[in-house]
Amino acid sequence: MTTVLGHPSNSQTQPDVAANATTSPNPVMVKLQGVTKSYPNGSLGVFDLSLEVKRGDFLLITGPSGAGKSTLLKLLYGAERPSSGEVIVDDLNVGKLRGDRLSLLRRRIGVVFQDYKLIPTRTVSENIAFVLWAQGYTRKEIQRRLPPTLKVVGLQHKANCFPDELSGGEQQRVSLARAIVGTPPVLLADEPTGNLDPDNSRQVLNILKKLNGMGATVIVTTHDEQLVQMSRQPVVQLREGRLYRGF
Ligand SMILES: Nc1ncnc2c1ncn2[C@@H]1O[C@H](COP(=O)(O)OP(=O)(O)OP(=O)(O)O)[C@@H](O)[C@H]1O
Repeated sequence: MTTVLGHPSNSQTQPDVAANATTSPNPVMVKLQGVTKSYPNGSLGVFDLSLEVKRGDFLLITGPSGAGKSTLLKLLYGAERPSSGEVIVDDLNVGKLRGDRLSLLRRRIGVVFQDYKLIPTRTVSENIAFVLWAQGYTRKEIQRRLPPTLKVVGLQHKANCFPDELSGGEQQRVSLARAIVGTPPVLLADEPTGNLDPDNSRQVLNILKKLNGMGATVIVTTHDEQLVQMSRQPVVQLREGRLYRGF
């Protein structure tokens, strides 16, 4: 099955965040063609999955536990390789990339995890800056990028706090900031509201939508029915590794 999603009008452009969003004339940002992933222990992650996501789209992927949502995202950022089929992101065949070429692709993909994965001994600013530092950005460029990124996630006033001084929602917003500070054209979020109450979930959703409005292609997995209802974005469902359009 191939699911081709429509292209919402994202005419607003804002500086900095998602500034890399339009570098290729190809309107398709993510394409999976007949992708199966089976793990060495025989578990099936996804099966014969085909999907296209256009540049600037916002897609929700829902489905029960074990349906293959995380596997799908891992295939997109190259943390897993397909057993068969092709995974194309931003015109690159992810399953075939190795070493530096895979690292370069990963710079073009921001990833947000349910459990935040922040460095506990670093401040908010340092957690965000670390990504840029690891990618070889100059100190000046890091300092240029931090304030607008903190602003997008509403955490200017928490820049010098440590993760354990923040609420769960704030920690998730730091992890969002870290994912977007390098202005990736693709943003993947794996259950970003899984540990959050409805208010914080709404805030995270609004930030994701804002980034999408700035041009980023956003793919979010979620169990959260309320989030799906609130988002008013296209939804596909995974069940037992297979993809279904909507519910
Ligand atoms: N590293 C792995 N080794 C073996 N099997 C795995 C591995 N990762 C995932 N699986 C299996 O692949 C299937 C899909 O798992 P996946 O984590 O993608 O589902 P999910 O929809 O993200 O679930 P959840 O919502 O609980 O996080 C499951 O049967 C799972 O047990």
